[in-house]
Amino acid sequence: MTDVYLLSGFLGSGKTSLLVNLIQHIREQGLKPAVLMNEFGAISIDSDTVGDSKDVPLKELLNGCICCTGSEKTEAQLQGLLEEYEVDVILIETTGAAHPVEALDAVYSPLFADRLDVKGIVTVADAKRWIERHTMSPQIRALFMEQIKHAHLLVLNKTDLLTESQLATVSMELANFNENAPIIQTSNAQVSFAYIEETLQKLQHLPTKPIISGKNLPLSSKLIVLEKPVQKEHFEQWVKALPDTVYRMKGYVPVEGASHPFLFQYAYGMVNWLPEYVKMDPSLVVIGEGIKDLEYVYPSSKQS
Ligand SMILES: Nc1nc2c(ncn2[C@@H]2O[C@H](COP(=O)(O)OP(=O)(O)OP(=O)(O)O)[C@@H](O)[C@H]2O)c(=O)[nH]1
Repeated sequence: MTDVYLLSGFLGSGKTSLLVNLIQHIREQGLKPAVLMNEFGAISIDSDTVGDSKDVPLKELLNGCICCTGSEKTEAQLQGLLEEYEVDVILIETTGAAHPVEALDAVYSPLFADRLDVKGIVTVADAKRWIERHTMSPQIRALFMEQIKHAHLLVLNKTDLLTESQLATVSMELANFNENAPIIQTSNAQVSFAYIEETLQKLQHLPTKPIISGKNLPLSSKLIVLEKPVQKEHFEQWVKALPDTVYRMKGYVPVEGASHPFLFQYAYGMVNWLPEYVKMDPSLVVIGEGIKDLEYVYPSSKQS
C-alpha cells in the first residue's frame, strides 16, 4: 500500500512550502515520496528546492474539477506514478481553488481501492486570511471555509504575521469551526512529516480506509456493490432523493438490458452515464457526510 496525503488550502496559504518541507522529511526517513500537483506539468521538482540530490517523481493533476474528464486523467496520473516508480508516500497538492472533496474523488477510485492508503486531508490555513475572511466574496470565502472544514489536520500558517492575542483568537475560532481537526501553528509551514503521520494515525479507527471509517472525521466514503442490474430510471430517482451531503458518486453500475456495467458519475446534482466496453466489477464509491447506512434499494419485484 502507498500512503497518500492530500495537501489542501487556499491560494497562497503555504501548501508548496509545506510540500517542500515534507519531501525532505520523508526522504530523511528513508522513504520515497512522489508528488501529484495541479498546476504544473510532469516535471521533476528542482533538487535545489527540495534540498536533496535526487529528483522526486512528479505528475500533473490536470485540474481540480470534478468533471469526468478531469478525474479520469487524475486517475491515469496516479496509476502512472504507481506503475512507473517505487513510491512509499504520495503527496497530492491540490490547487488553492479546489474543494478537498474533489481531490479525494480520484484517490477513492475503485481502481486504487487496494493500492492506496489515504491518510487524510492536511489543510494549510492562512492565519491572516482567516482574520480578513470577511473581505472575501461570499463564494470564495465559502471555498476557503470548506477547505478548513474538511481538514483532518489543520496547519495554521503565517502565524508570524499575527500578534499573540490575534493568534489565540484565530486558534479558538478554528477549533470551534472544525472540532475534529488538531491544529498546529506554523511559520513557513514548518511541521515535521513525523508529526503529521502520527497525528493522522491517531485519528484512524480501522486498519484500512481511515477516512472512510473514522467516525470523528467529517467526510466518509462508502463502497456499494450492486449485485444485479438496476433500472436506470429508478436508480436516478434514488440518486435525486439523496441528501445534499452526498458530494460525489462514481463507479460501475450494471443496467438492465446492457451487457456491461456503465461508468456512472454523480457530482453536484448531475449524473453522467458512459458505456464501458470492458466488463468492470459493479461497485459504486460514494463520498459524503453521514452516509454510513446509505444503500441502494431495488424496487420490489412484481408478482406474476
Ligand atoms: N510571512 C509568511 N509568509 C509565508 C509563510 N508561509 C508561506 N509564506 C509565503 O507565502 C507565499 C505563498 O506560499 P506558497 O507555499 O507558495 O503557497 P501555496 O499555498 O503553495 O500557493 P499557491 O500554489 O499559489 O496556492 C510565498 O511567498 C511564501 O514565501 C509564513 O508562514 N509567513
